[in-house]
Amino acid sequence: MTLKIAITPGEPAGIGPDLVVMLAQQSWPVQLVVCANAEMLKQRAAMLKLPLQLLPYDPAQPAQPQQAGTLSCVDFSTEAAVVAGQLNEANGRYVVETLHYVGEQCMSAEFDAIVTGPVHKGNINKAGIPFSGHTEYFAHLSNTPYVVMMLATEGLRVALATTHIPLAYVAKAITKERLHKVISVLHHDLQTKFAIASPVIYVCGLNPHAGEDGHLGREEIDIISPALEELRLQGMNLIGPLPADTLFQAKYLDHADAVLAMYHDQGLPVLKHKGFGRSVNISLGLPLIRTSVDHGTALDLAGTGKADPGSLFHALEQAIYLAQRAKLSHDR
Ligand SMILES: NC(=O)c1ccc[n+]([C@@H]2O[C@H](COP(=O)([O-])OP(=O)(O)OC[C@H]3O[C@@H](n4cnc5c(N)ncnc54)[C@H](O)[C@@H]3O)[C@@H](O)[C@H]2O)c1
Ligand SMILES: N[C@H](C(=O)O)[C@H](O)COP(=O)(O)O
Repeated sequence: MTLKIAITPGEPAGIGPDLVVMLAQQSWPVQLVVCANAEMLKQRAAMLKLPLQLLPYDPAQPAQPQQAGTLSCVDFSTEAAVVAGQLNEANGRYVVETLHYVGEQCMSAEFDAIVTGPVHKGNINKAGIPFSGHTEYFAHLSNTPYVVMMLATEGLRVALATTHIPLAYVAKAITKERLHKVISVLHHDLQTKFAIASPVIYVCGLNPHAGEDGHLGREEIDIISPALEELRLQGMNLIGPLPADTLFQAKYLDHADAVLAMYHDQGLPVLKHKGFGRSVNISLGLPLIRTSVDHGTALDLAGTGKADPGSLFHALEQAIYLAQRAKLSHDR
């Protein structure tokens, strides 16, 4: 059976629409349903001098593999005309409407997975909609209390114990309960989504040198180590807490199926240094499959044809793989 994958290009003034047009230049074994403003996509294709035919999406029709140069499309109205490279907060609501639609449709099994392009979080907030990221948005939409953001590139997976919160709040957010939930989701999804029977998870400390025996912070002694100890009793293979700057040495990573970083910028710079443009952001623990690009809106490149579509291709390929796996295990 042919899968249906929903794609949101994200911020219309950014490179998301360009990348989706580039994606459409080859055929795919799945139906690609882009959920965005159709006129804006056509304009962007014209700017890039690339062919694009948008076929109105009809849920009543059986899914068909996508032919090169075409995309199925659910058309959404923007509030204001889109100018490549120029943010307009009037279009913040439009971006969230596309996310709401694909989230609902994926939960009702109309779509098999969602691939998201980059949004501009600031612009959505300026539109009066509190928004910290897709990960939290889909968690909220699906009533998921603990979602896990994981980015993956060849040879490295990095998951985060906390996502988009100010650094000043991170230490308070690292609780035993959070670590239990996050590590359980990560462990479970490495087994079910990535077929790793007994995942080895390396866990970073929070403080420099993982607290240096309590002299540089006590979270490792009071919270992280006890949480890991309890989870090890459940049979999980957890190494740490280790100082992050030690853990990210290659000799440790060679043995890790995933690294758990305590906060966004502890883990993601390393991942992006290793694989920017070839990495995928994967939401774990949601009742839907969602992958995304590893970069932002790159307003400076919108409409120029210079944006690299590599991460979006990886995100789509990863979503197809995960959706096929889910289908197989469901049909079994
Ligand atoms: N998945 C997402 O929705 C996502 C991810 C990260 C950042 N963002 C958002 O993006 C906005 C801008 O963030 P930023 O400026 O820090 O990062 P950015 O990734 O947009 O840009 C940083 C630099 O990388 C370049 N770049 C980014 N993607 C590229 C690509 N595909 N090909 C070639 N060059 C590329 C840009 O031109 C720029 O020079 C922020 O609002 C942020 O929240 C969204
Ligand atoms: N830090 C994330 C990344 O680099 O991919 C980015 O903010 C996206 O987060 P969401 O997928 O939650 O929007």
